[in-house]
Amino acid sequence: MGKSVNPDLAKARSQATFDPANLTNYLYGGPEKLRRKRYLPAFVFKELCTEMSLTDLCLIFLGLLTHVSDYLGLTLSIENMAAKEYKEEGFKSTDDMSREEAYEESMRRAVYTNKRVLQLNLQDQEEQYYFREIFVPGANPFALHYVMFKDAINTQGTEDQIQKWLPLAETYAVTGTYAQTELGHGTFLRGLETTAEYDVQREEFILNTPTITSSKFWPGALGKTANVAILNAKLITKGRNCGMQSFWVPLRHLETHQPLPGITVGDIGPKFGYHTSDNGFLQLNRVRIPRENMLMRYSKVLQDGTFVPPENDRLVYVPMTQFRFVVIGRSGWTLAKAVTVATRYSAVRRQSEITPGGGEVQILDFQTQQHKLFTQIASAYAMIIAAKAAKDLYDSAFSKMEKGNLEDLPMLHALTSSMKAFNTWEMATGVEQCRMACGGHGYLLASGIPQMYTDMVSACTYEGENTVMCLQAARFLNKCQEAANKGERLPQLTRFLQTSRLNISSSLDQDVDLNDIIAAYEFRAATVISEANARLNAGLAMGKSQSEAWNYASQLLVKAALAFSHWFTVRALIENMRGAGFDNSTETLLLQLAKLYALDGMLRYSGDFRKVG
Ligand SMILES: CC/C=C\C/C=C\C/C=C\C/C=C/C(=O)SCCNC(=O)CCNC(=O)[C@H](O)C(C)(C)COP(=O)(O)OP(=O)(O)OC[C@H]1O[C@@H](n2cnc3c(N)ncnc32)[C@H](O)[C@@H]1OP(=O)(O)O
Ligand SMILES: Cc1cc2nc3c(=O)[nH]c(=O)nc-3n(C[C@H](O)[C@H](O)[C@H](O)COP(=O)(O)OP(=O)(O)OC[C@H]3O[C@@H](n4cnc5c(N)ncnc54)[C@H](O)[C@@H]3O)c2cc1C
Repeated sequence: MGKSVNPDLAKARSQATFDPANLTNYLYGGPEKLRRKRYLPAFVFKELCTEMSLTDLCLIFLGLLTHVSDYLGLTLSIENMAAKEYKEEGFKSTDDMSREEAYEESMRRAVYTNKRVLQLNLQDQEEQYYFREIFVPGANPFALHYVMFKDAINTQGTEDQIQKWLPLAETYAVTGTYAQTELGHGTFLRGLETTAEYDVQREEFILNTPTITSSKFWPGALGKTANVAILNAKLITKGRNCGMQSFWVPLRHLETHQPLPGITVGDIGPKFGYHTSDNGFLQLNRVRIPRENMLMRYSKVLQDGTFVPPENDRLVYVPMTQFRFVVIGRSGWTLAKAVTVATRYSAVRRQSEITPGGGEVQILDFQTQQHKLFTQIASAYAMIIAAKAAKDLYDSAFSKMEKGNLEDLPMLHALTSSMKAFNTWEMATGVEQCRMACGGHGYLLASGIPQMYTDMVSACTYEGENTVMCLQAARFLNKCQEAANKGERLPQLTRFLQTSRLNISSSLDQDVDLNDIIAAYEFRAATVISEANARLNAGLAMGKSQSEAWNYASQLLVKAALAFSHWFTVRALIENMRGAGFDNSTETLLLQLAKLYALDGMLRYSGDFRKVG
């Protein structure tokens, strides 16, 4: 029996001027991917939530075979076992639980999904993510394992190390974390104090956190879950500091899960959000690991202690760059979830009258409510689509890097840094706007929005604090501006610094031309970047050192990075909406949404746009 839908919601949906399926297919990468995304949780929920005879299971299994047989290697006996095991315990909301209970419940669900992903032989990363998200909606205790731990092995390990360690991670023979941040340092990596001193006699590294501030602090899963870390430490060999390197460090006994000798590890305590992630601390008291435990894809330590440096010492940062891309995309989807909740609520919530005596209206009828929500719908689309555009750039650059061509690394770092800051800040303000648009009920945990905020707003801090990331991007943009000042050739992504002109044909009383919108954002970015460069040079002209002048110009440099990201987002949104092959009614609507996003941005940053005319 179909669920009964609220009549106001049904009416609102019936007024759509486009077919939602067109958009859903576009957002999820096509009908087949969408079908898989929907089929998996539905299948598992059906298996879990109803008493099923073996006949039922066979019918479903056969049903699956016609749809998704290309990847489901189901074996009914295992399915039955998983179903029974989980059904008896069932789902419990963590909202009313203590942190300990919530962690245990999330761990129970995560272990269940890990098992199911293996049983279903789900290879596709996206499908794994969709599947997990259904069962572990909050912070997943294995999050670091799924993302940074495995990415670090894949990108920093030699082929032999990947062969040896990745299967352990894929089968959960080990559970990992990525331990870099220390109590005293998160941003300034050159300030990390943990040491890895090479003992040439025994061909081992001696790992040590010599001070309280060198304690690893914050890594997810360190508190309870992980038994191995990819740990970043200052390599010292032959008496020389060779900078930050990555090491495979066993933390806990694989059977007893007790900390190994020399290891002090635990949970850092309650946080603003992310309650079911056990972020932890770690102290190492001269812990020995074999030389082979240093991840040696790019840099090496030979048996005699000789350090072989990497071709580029920034390659050790690749796992962070990779994860910033994950954050860029997830920010858009988080806002999409929050604005979906708020918009549906606004269709069914009747409050106050527009016409006295006319009866209470759906709050979606208030123009102020539409402004709150439609701008966030547009922002969610913009962020999701810009993340796809950035990922395309990343994939092409990364494939070059894998062949040893590192020319795009600076552009990639700048793009991921600025877009991670832009998207997470936009997501944070957008989710909060959605919560407030739901009045008191938005403040209930049951609305789902508070946890979306408290969990995801940490993305403004982790993986590179946003201001710092903007300044990183500004290094690249400023270099490009200096090159533009000298008439030199620029990277493709920043050639607009030399070509952007303000020749807007639209006038305010006509429907604005989309090309004019892109040109306006491009010109605004070029102007702000040029202004930041001018302020930096003014600082130098005042006799300041390069670093003092950089600090003197840093507020404008942050603005330059954000203006660059805003331009990249508007351009990606408009170009992808025009080129996506939608039917006329859908394309018309999406271009209207793109205009709303761009014009709202001009209003919010009207100072910049007025200043550049
Ligand atoms: C959405 C979430 C989904 C699921 C949840 C999943 C997981 C759970 C949640 C959280 C996990 C969080 C994990 C973490 O937070 S891991 C730790 C992250 N830490 C950081 O990001 C540290 C940030 N700091 C830095 O990256 C560096 O210290 C910084 C870049 C700020 C400074 O570097 P440095 O000290 O070397 O000085 P600079 O002179 O500024 O840079 C030198 C040079 O190197 C270039 N550079 C720097 N970084 C990179 C990079 N990543 N890639 C490429 N190039 C890089 C930089 O541009 C300079 O070059 P140049 O300008 O040519 O001189
Ligand atoms: C939920 C969560 C999960 C995390 N998970 C992990 C993990 O799994 N593994 C891991 O290794 N780490 C993890 N971290 C740590 C995270 O990476 C750091 O918190 C982050 O890198 C910021 O560093 P910090 O905390 O030292 O902040 P700081 O750098 O001390 O920032 C404080 C202020 O100083 C300013 N500042 C710092 N440097 C500069 C500069 N050069 N110019 C201008 N302003 C500056 C910043 O803008 C900010 O306003 C996590 C953090 C959180 C919150």
